[in-house]
Amino acid sequence: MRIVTGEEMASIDAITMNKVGLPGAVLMENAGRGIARKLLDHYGRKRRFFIVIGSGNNGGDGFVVARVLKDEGAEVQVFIVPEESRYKGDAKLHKRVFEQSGYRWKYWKDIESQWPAMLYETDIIVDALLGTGISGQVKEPYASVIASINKLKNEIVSIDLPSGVPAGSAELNHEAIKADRTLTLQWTKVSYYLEETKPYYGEVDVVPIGIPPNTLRHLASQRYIWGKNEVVNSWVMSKPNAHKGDNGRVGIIAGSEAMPGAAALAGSAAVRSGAGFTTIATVAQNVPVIASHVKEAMYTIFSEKHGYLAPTETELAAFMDNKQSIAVGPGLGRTPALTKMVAYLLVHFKGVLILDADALHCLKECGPIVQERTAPTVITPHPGEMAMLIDQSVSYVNKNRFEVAESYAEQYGVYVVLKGPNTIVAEPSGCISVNVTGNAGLAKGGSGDVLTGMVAALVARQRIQPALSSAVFFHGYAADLLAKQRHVLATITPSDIIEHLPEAFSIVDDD
Ligand SMILES: NC(=O)C1=CN([C@@H]2O[C@H](COP(=O)(O)OP(=O)(O)OC[C@H]3O[C@@H](n4cnc5c(N)ncnc54)[C@H](OP(=O)(O)O)[C@@H]3O)[C@@H](O)[C@H]2O)[C@@H](O)CC1
Ligand SMILES: Nc1ncnc2c1ncn2[C@@H]1O[C@H](COP(=O)(O)OP(=O)(O)O)[C@@H](O)[C@H]1O
Ligand SMILES: [K+]
Repeated sequence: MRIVTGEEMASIDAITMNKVGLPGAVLMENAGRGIARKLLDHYGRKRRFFIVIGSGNNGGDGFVVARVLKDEGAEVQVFIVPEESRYKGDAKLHKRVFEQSGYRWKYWKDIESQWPAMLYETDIIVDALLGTGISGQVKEPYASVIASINKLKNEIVSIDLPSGVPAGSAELNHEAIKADRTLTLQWTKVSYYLEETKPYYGEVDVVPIGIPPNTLRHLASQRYIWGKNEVVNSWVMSKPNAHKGDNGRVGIIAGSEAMPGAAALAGSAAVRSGAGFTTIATVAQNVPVIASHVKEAMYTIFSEKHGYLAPTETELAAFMDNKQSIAVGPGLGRTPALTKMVAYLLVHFKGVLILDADALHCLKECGPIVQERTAPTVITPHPGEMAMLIDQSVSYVNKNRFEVAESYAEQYGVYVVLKGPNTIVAEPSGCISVNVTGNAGLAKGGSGDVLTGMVAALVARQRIQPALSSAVFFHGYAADLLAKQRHVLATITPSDIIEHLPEAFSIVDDD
């Protein structure tokens, strides 16, 4: 499933009309019919529908929805916001079809003052005011109409996207509809995955409108959702006669004297995610503690300074030997020795190198070596770490997640796993996948360490992009399974996530 901006959607609409030959009015009929079907399935015919219609094609969809609902016997009232003369193109055509079917509309401005009194609590408001075509701040009279609708307690269903919300960005400093449900057309829009605009959408359902999938080849961008189907279809099963060497040799460099837990979580997650051999490199005094939690791992003791790792080049070279992947960072602390270690690994390690947590802070100094590295490099920043890497604020990162992840991946030739709700995986090629699993139960120290261990295990034996996206999927999916059992998200711990990985992984049953 693709994720598009308003401009991309308009260009695909135009290609469908002009090159494929499917008229816009047919797309609008498909859109309106699909939405009316969903409304009837969800709310039934007994509820009253109040449809509020704007001047563009989103309003045109509204006329089709109104006609189909009326044809089906539902009680529907239709209010238009602009002067009648403003309608043009497909919206004008469908307004005429609505009227010639014997149905009537009223001007919003004529009923504005009586509007709240006309509604029962059970009535549904359908928002067909503005769609992907808005530009700039919402102007009057739309701003006032949106404000009045938002004051009501009724259920609001938006067509395509909540009116006023931009499709491709989180730039929102004006009034926008706060929908309970959005029936989005054909593909989800970028703003649904951004922290600031997502809450406006409510629950989202996709309504196909008949655009042929091969029109997508005209889009330069490659953004898509990595869901259950993608995980299952890309998964490479272990061979029945596999030996442990086939399942990947994974190295985890983690844990300082004060933070042994990070190494235990990452190591344990790697083992549970199917790594054939997991070796944890840490300070000597941590080994008994960590080993009591991760019995299956092997241990390498690195030299240390004041309780922080400070390995020699010889120790690093020996550790790298034979490994398909190495993750470095969890619980290490920011020391000059860490920067040296990261620089050494970037230059000499030929497998997949995963940089997380404290190791990310070395990247600013190591930028040129990262660019020169030919083996794959993965970075797993949360928004704060990403902000540090690009010298921007966290709010900038959250508003521009797609652009930030994509441009860093392209500039440095790395795979960026930008964490947070709807974690993004950006490839050096510019291709982006978005995760839809996970919940606030993951917002706890240690969840990131678990993900790092999972990533290290999966990249050691699967192709890199599916491995990253699927690791993120399973991490969130385990949290979702737990949320269903526990209901209280606050009680979910990173250790619980590790315990629930077998249940999460069962969707790619090896039998
Ligand atoms: N055939 C197709 O293409 C299909 C498109 N489809 C549907 O069309 C939608 C996109 O349609 P669109 O491009 O007409 O834009 P849309 O959002 O309805 O309204 C734009 C109008 O709003 C106004 N306006 C603009 N900015 C404003 C502002 N800041 N503040 C206030 N008003 C503002 C401006 O009107 P004006 O002021 O010029 O009268 C402008 O003309 C899309 O979301 C989907 O629902 C589907 O039916 C499938 C087939
Ligand atoms: N509200 C949320 N919804 C979904 N996933 C979340 C949420 N909050 C945190 N996460 C996930 O939890 C993990 C937290 O990682 P991170 O911030 O690095 O934590 P830490 O380093 O403390 O272990 C990330 O994978 C992130 O995507
Ligand atoms: K809308």
